[in-house]
Amino acid sequence: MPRAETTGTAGAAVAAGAVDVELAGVSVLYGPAKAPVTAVEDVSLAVTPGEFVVLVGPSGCGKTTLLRLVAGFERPATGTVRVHRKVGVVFQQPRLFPWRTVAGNLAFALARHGVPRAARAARTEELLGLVGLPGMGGRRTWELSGGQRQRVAIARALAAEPQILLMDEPFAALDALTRERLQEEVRTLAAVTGTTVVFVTHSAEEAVLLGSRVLVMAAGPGRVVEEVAVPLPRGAGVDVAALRGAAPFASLRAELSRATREAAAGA
Ligand SMILES: Nc1ncnc2c1ncn2[C@@H]1O[C@H](COP(=O)(O)OP(=O)(O)OP(=O)(O)O)[C@@H](O)[C@H]1O
Repeated sequence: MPRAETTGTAGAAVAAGAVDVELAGVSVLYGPAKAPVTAVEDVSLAVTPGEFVVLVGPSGCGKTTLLRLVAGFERPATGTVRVHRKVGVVFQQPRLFPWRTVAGNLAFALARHGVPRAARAARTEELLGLVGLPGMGGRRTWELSGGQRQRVAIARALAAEPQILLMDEPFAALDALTRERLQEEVRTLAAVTGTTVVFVTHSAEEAVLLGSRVLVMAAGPGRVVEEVAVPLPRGAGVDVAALRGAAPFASLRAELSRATREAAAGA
């Protein structure tokens, strides 16, 4: 029987050996029942608390589908999906309310997640500080750059205090410098807050920089074909910019590029 469930233990203490996300033998079909497309087939994976798992692979291999399964937006045709803690989602496009200010967008998210009105202004400022936009609450969203908008989208996702953050190519539409800055900030933010992240990208560089583990997918049908562990240092004190220029980063990136090329060729 296919199952998708959220056990919903928001804020629960993380038990030793605990798992945040479990997919077991999961397949997803799209299209009409008579002629379905198998988007992903027989995928099993587990994500443990605090892990930063990155999904890479060629277009159409099912990266977004896996993320949508974890978010609860899709149901599997076979297999089970279990998500044990609270999820927040950041998409490629920020999708902010243009008629609200930055603070208004965040206050709306805080209200939806039950934060009392009196606490919202302070929490909004705290969130803006976390994403590098202190004092920007009064701005209109159309006054912001693409990078600033994506920062607000990340703050909005954090408003719900998710323990698991799902990010679908969140930096793809940004210029190179803004993208690098946000990569560094999200990497540090995740490590400092202990947030579990599942992140989709096409970029081997981004995958190695951000991930503690990278899952390489192939298409036709979508499946996980290889896993690359990334044993680079993480945390508040790490100079991420320096890490990019270091030899271990270059060799991991080369290993991942080789794995994604092989996955694409063998699909
Ligand atoms: N709503 C849908 N209806 C029909 N087929 C779909 C739908 N969404 C996705 N698919 C198909 O499922 C497969 C996996 O799509 P998915 O978007 O998950 O891949 P992806 O790896 O995220 O691709 P990309 O890197 O291009 O964003 C593809 O073959 C795609 O055409």
